[in-house]
Amino acid sequence: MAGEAPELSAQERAGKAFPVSWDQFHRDCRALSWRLNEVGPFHAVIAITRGGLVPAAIVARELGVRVIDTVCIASYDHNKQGDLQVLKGISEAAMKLGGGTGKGLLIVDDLVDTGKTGKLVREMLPDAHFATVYAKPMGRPLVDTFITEVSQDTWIFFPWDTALSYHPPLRDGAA
Ligand SMILES: O=P(O)(O)OC[C@H]1O[C@H](OP(=O)(O)OP(=O)(O)O)[C@H](O)[C@@H]1O
Ligand SMILES: O=c1[nH]c(=O)c2nc[nH]c2[nH]1
Ligand SMILES: [Mg+2]
Repeated sequence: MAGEAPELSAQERAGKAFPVSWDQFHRDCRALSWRLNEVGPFHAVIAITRGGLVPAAIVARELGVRVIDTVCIASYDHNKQGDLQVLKGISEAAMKLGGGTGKGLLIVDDLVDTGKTGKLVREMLPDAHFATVYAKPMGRPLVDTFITEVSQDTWIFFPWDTALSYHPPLRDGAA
């Protein structure tokens, strides 16, 4: 409707930007693996797709875990959060490895924000260990192990969602 302010995306509402390079992401995943190595061993890694696939591959490699399953959840359409949709649940084989409750399983995601995604997966696997690379305060209580906390008003830009581009200089007219 005319005069109505357009709805802000979660990214616009966040305000601050935290861009992460591939190098930085790899370093943070290695740091996460060091911490998880003290907690394991794990029978399998469960990646929350799609963002959890990249850290799951790195962590599984570091920890020598070769059984990897996915739980496929859609919530943010680009950067607006809608209702959570479970597109694919955890496989029967992985459920069996975790004794039905997730004991000895490692859930991996790139981040927790509001915690809605993490909460849903925790309900599926209450005894699993939940690890993320980054955590915002609202989702943090759900996570067992993470590396870096960023404020709730920060939007994390992952390397697979971004590309190098021109950035204008700070001072007007200096270009
Ligand atoms: O704590 P929450 O507020 O639930 O947000 C965190 C989730 O949001 C992002 O996934 P997204 O739904 O954007 O899907 P994607 O992983 O396929 O990019 C991110 O990868 C987490 O899974
Ligand atoms: O790329 C992303 N960055 C974020 O900060 C975020 N929060 C929820 N979903 C997200 N996706
Ligand atoms: Mg995700």
